[in-house]
Amino acid sequence: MTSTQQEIVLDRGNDTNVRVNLHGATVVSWLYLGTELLFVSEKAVYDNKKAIRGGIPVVFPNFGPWDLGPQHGFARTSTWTIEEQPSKLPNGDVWAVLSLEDNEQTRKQWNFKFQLKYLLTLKENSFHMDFKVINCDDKSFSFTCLLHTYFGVPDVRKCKISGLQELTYVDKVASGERFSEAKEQVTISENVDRVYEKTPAYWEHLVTAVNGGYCISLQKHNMPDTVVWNPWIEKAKAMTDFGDDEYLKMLCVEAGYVSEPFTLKAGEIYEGTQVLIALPASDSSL
Ligand SMILES: O=P(O)(O)OC[C@H]1O[C@H](O)[C@H](O)[C@@H](O)[C@@H]1O
Repeated sequence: MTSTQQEIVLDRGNDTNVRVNLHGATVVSWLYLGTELLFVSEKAVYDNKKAIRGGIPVVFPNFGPWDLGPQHGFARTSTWTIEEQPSKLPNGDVWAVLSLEDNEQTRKQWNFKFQLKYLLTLKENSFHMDFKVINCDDKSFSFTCLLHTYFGVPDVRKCKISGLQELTYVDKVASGERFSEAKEQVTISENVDRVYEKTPAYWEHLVTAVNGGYCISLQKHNMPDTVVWNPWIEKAKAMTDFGDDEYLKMLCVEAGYVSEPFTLKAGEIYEGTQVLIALPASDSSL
């Protein structure tokens, strides 16, 4: 690695690759057979200070506003280390590992010794994220975490999200009121900012009408909450790193551990996974 290396690329060939910016370990592209499946704003800022607006930023150790530091924590604005450069398995899958550990900056905000390990594996039609938190301290700590996935969509009004029915959600647009989801398929036609709580340990959401007509199966383990977010018109205009009309082109469905903090004892490891699978357009009616 040279000191200027800014990203890693997991390349399977066949116009299928994943690019990850070391700033925040932000996955900034998943190109599948030539179709970009993630959204990154045209106004995203790459100054190695601000979080990158789009892709899959890593939220840790705090989801949302934080008394001790910036909103969504420091992981998305820290420079991660390449633990294992991308390498290809005999079956063609490509994997890499990024890591982040406590340093002077992180300890000023959150005074714990920790290590994050982020194993990324690009398979033929799926992308696997395995997120580990290791408590290297001699005391317990608590955190929340989330993989803040922005899907790229041609028109968010046409997308449907399944796997939410009957879950309780905190509606951040309605001052944090709680509701039970009645719909089998959730659609977006206004500002939506909801934390759906406590899905089963292994769970799947289908997100239809993603770029290229693909339906994405989002499968997760040990990330029991799912955030659904679209800023819609007014909030889009208020964001300096987001185009006024880009709210139509993105949909965030975010797997994480956020409705309650996860407490990790000294020496223990938390592991959560998210797998995104690109299903052919013909499955989009699922
Ligand atoms: O603007 P950011 O700090 O990147 O946050 C973007 C969004 O992230 C999550 O989806 C939260 O639920 C939203 O409340 C927040 O607006």
